[in-house]
Amino acid sequence: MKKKITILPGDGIGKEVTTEGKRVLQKIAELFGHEFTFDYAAIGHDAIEATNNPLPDETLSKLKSTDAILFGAVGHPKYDNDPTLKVRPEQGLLKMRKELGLYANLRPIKLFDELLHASSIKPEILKGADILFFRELTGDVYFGEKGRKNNDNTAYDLMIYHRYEIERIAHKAFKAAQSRRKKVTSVDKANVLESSRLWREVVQQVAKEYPDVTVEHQFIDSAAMKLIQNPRSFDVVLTGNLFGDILTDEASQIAGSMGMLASASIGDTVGLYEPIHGSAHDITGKGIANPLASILSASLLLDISFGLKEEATAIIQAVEGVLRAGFRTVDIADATTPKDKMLNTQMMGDLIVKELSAINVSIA
Ligand SMILES: NC(=O)c1ccc[n+]([C@@H]2O[C@H](COP(=O)([O-])OP(=O)(O)OC[C@H]3O[C@@H](n4cnc5c(N)ncnc54)[C@H](O)[C@@H]3O)[C@@H](O)[C@H]2O)c1
Ligand SMILES: CC(C)[C@H](C(=O)O)[C@@H](O)C(=O)O
Ligand SMILES: [Mg+2]
Repeated sequence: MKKKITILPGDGIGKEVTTEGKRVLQKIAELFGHEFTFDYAAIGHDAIEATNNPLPDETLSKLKSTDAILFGAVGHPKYDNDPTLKVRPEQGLLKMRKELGLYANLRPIKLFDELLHASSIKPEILKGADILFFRELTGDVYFGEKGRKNNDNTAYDLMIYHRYEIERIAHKAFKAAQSRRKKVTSVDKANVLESSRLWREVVQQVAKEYPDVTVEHQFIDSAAMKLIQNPRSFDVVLTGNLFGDILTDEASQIAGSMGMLASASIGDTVGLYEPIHGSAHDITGKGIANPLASILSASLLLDISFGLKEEATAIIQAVEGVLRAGFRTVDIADATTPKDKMLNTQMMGDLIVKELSAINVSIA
């Protein structure tokens, strides 16, 4: 298969982890006989420095003509520490999602058995947890009208949802549930928010078209509690942009670390694949970031955008193999991890690539 993949490393550890994600894609191409070509584009802080625009036109036009996108992360302490700056790296990410119509963000919470002890949650609570989040990605308070008034003494962000926005992501979530454990938990704040009442009303209507799927509705506050209390009670979780952002960072603790969670953003056009984590200023440049979220995002890319199931599975098996052999980056290590199995970012990439070759030989 011949495909073009655009890499957007972005800022901080985004650059470090996408290097490994790309190497894994190159290895897959070599092992399975595909021709993947790669190009790069700027986004975030670096793009602001070069063009004063976090999503330059050149980047956007590249993205509109590529077959899939592997994105790292954006964000820089300069902006986090100065809320008065008007041009900000995260605007590039949000504009990209909107311009490309990427309204559905799939965030699988996959707990590798080998990492049962890496989490701060008790293993007996975690074992068997397997959740697929559908986070709405181009609506909500993120994209509602925002501004300041009263001489800068008041600020507002409008939380807004349109019926069609809820319908289209609800259909995606229910369809996914049909091939899983047939349960959708819709999360909202319908006891307080009008936009959540529309959300619940529309989800109830869509649910009627999927009689084989059980639907339940939870309020965001209680869902945040139940996610940790009993993660196995969730199958597909359907929620809005803001609630989904928060709940999935929380859910990363089910998988052991932020460095383990991949995501796929899909919609009308090209698919974008990215870790759920950010640019992680606290560890940038140290070479210790866990690249598995980017590598697992590459697996989602092959599966969802290119339909390459065997190749996507090979990556997951390689991750399992490396974890089973006891290798860890610092974020997923525990007291029992021996020193010689502690890996930096590049070493983890190396081992996954090596493991892939072994798996491919055994498939052949
Ligand atoms: N998609 C994105 O581009 C995205 C997502 C979240 C945050 N951000 C941006 O990133 C910056 C930092 O935000 P934050 O610190 O709140 O969130 P973060 O996700 O960058 O980091 C949260 C914590 O998780 C750790 N962590 C994250 N990824 C890791 C990995 N791969 N391996 C090991 N540890 C990892 C970090 O060291 C940190 O302690 C901000 O500027 C924020 O706006 C961007
Ligand atoms: C950086 C930020 C705009 C982004 C979001 O809130 O969507 C991030 O937290 C994420 O989860 O991808
Ligand atoms: Mg987030």
